[in-house]
Amino acid sequence: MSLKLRFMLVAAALILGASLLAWYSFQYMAERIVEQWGRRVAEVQVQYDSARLLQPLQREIALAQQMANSQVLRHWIRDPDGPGLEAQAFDEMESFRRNFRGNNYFVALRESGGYYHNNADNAYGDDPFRYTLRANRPADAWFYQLIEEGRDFHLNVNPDVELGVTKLWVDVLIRDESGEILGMVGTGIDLETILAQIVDIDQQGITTVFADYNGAIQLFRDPRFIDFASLVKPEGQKRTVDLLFDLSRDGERILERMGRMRDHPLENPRIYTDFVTVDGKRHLVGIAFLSSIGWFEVTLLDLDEVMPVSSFAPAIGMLVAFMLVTLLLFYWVLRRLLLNPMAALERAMVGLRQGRRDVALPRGGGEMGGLITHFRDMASEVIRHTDELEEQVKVRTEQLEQLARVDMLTGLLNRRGMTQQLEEQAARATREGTCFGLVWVDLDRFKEINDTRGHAAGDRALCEVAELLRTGLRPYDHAARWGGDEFLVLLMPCKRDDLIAIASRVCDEIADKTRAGQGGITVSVGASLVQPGEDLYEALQRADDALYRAKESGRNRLVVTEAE
Ligand SMILES: Nc1nc2c(ncn2[C@@H]2O[C@H](COP(=O)(O)OP(=O)(O)OP(=O)(O)O)[C@@H](O)[C@H]2O)c(=O)[nH]1
Repeated sequence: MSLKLRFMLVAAALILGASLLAWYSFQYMAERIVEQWGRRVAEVQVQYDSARLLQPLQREIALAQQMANSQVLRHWIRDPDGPGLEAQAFDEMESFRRNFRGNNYFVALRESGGYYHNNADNAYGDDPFRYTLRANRPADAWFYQLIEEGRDFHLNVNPDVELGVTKLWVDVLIRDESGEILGMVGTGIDLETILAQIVDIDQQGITTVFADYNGAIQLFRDPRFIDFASLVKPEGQKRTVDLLFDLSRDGERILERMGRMRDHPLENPRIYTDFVTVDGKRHLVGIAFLSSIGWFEVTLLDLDEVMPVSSFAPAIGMLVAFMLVTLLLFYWVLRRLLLNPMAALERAMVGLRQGRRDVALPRGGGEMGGLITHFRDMASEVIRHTDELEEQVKVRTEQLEQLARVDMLTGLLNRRGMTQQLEEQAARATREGTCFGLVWVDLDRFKEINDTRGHAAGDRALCEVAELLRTGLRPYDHAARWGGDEFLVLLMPCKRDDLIAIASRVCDEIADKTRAGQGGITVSVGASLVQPGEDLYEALQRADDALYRAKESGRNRLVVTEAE
């Protein structure tokens, strides 16, 4: 695998690893940020949601309390048949009705059970008496329960069976100066209006819930969850806020915390936040106990909606893009400074190995530049050595070729060298139309020299003859030891007279100079003149035949033959 490809793979792995790391770090940080900010948002949202209900309600409660403290009403309740008292009381009720937000009121009397009510349409202005409450009637249980509990103020979401309306009722007890409960007054706010204006407002990802002091749901956008007439329901049958959570442990924890907030308001933070699971999604719940109305405000924040982690995606996208650009830049720099010079260096090495001398090398600085410079020096050194080596090989080859053509003992051409000369000169003679001479020289009874004087003496005799041939010939003639005690002389160019003269001289000189009479050497010589274009080997044979005849006719003599 090439370095470039490996680097690409490593870079890709790095990008992937870094991206994953960045993604998980981002997820972790985003969740921490969402959690911290979510808690702040939940606290603010709880205050906001609480204020939305408290603002209109507190006015209604204050009005209802004023109405409960009305002396006119008290007089009438104490003396229902007192002259003019009922009319005054009805006027008083009417004036409060006009001030209440829902333009309605109710007055319920403990002693008579009389229930008085007029609505926004003023349907019962003339006679507000509606019906008589009865302690054994389930629909009236709320009244008797509140009286029994003796709570001066209570909010109650309850359908009024007699009136056929479901309202959020503000109930305030009427007491006389001694504290004895005379009855109850209050007003009702239409549930649908309050849900639409306060609870089910269009806040994406935010759910507002109001629960009473037991945790029973009183206001919620889905009326099926509302625990109507919660007051008179036994414990365990109430629809409490834990119904909203997926996990029972969330519900238990939240209800337990709500109880502590209610019972020990000073020991607990005013707003409690926690994480719960609702509809399979992680939500942040914020809870406040609204001591002025004895209710809890519960706000649920769907974190994926309110603070979606995906909103951080552009940031992570930019981070990843930045990393990619950095890595690409790094790759580009690395390619320019390292990979490209290395590739060029590799090409140069391959070129050098293939014997090219014109290898182009890049320029560069730093370590890479140093490496290239060293390689350039090394390359020229290698080229120089190669040239030297090639020169040496050439010389040695020539020497070897020379040696291959020379007889080791005598230093004359050997048979191979002479064959080459013969062929070259024969061709030349043919070309130039000149004759040349061939002279065979064979030592007479050489075997005897070997046998009687030893092989070394034989060698010396051969060398002696060779030396005489070398010195006795013209510079442009060639002598060779053809094999054993047989020599061949090539006379080039040559005429018949020259042939006879030189061959005779060779024959005589050898006999003279080796003192043939005193154990010296004689030679038999066969010579032949070769005509231009004549077959070389036939000419050689002819000369050899002449030598044979010289041997036959007594040795130590010259026989010359002519071409027929
Ligand atoms: N010392 C020596 N002897 C050699 C060499 N090469 C061949 N001989 C011997 O040379 C002799 C050649 O003998 P021949 O040519 O057969 O015969 P001759 O004794 O020369 O007799 P004629 O040629 O008939 O006169 C042989 O005994 C070879 O062993 C060599 O390099 N050195």
